[in-house]
Amino acid sequence: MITTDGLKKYYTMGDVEVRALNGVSIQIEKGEFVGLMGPSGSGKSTLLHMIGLLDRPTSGGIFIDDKDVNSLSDEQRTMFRLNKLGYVFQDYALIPELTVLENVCLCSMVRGEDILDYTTKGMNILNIIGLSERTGHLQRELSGGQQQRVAIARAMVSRPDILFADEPCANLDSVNSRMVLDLCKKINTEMNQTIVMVSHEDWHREYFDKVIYLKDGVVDSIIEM
Ligand SMILES: Nc1ncnc2c1ncn2[C@@H]1O[C@H](COP(=O)(O)OP(=O)(O)OP(=O)(O)O)[C@@H](O)[C@H]1O
Repeated sequence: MITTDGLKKYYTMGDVEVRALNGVSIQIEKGEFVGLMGPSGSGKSTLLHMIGLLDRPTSGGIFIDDKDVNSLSDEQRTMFRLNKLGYVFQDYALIPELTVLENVCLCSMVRGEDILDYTTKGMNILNIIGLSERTGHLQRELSGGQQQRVAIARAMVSRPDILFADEPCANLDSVNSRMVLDLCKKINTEMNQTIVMVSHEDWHREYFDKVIYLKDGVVDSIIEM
């Protein structure tokens, strides 16, 4: 589903060149729950941003469903992201003035879709995610774990082909982290959802089908769990 070929991302900071990715070739299959792991600064978030089309590489290929996504224009990449990809970040990025249901449906609301259609879709995903009794709550009335689950619901409502998660448990205690990971595992197995997650917690490995370890911008090892 995702293939990279010799992917490089170099940043220039004044006179210094930072080689965040230095030739990464990986494959991620449909339906896999993949962990990107490795020490701080090894390039995990950079790799997620490249394959999630949030940034462009310096060189190397990225193919999603055999499509050469590097060759897409900025506008085509935006459409590709909107139609096929979902994202969850560590800071939830919910809008505090909106209810849970409104946050989940925000994209559909902005697009001017039919209110009955998107409300039904929003309720369905909140049911799956176990927050159907919280639809009218505001962000401040939810725990950190619940806020992250709303963010997952918002990412999942459009049924993306791939869900990208960058350290979604970074701000959560172990109980809430487990709830979020259990949820990700559930949507991975029950909805055959492909998930790529950056993590630096060793115990998260038990949730992944495959772990890609990075070190100094290259693949150190790939372990099928
Ligand atoms: N926008 C940027 N400009 C310059 N250097 C950057 C930029 N983004 C990342 N880097 C550098 O690239 C390297 C890889 O960073 P990245 O954030 O991908 O690592 P990481 O493995 O996700 O780290 P962490 O676990 O600490 O989040 C680091 O040396 C980082 O300082």
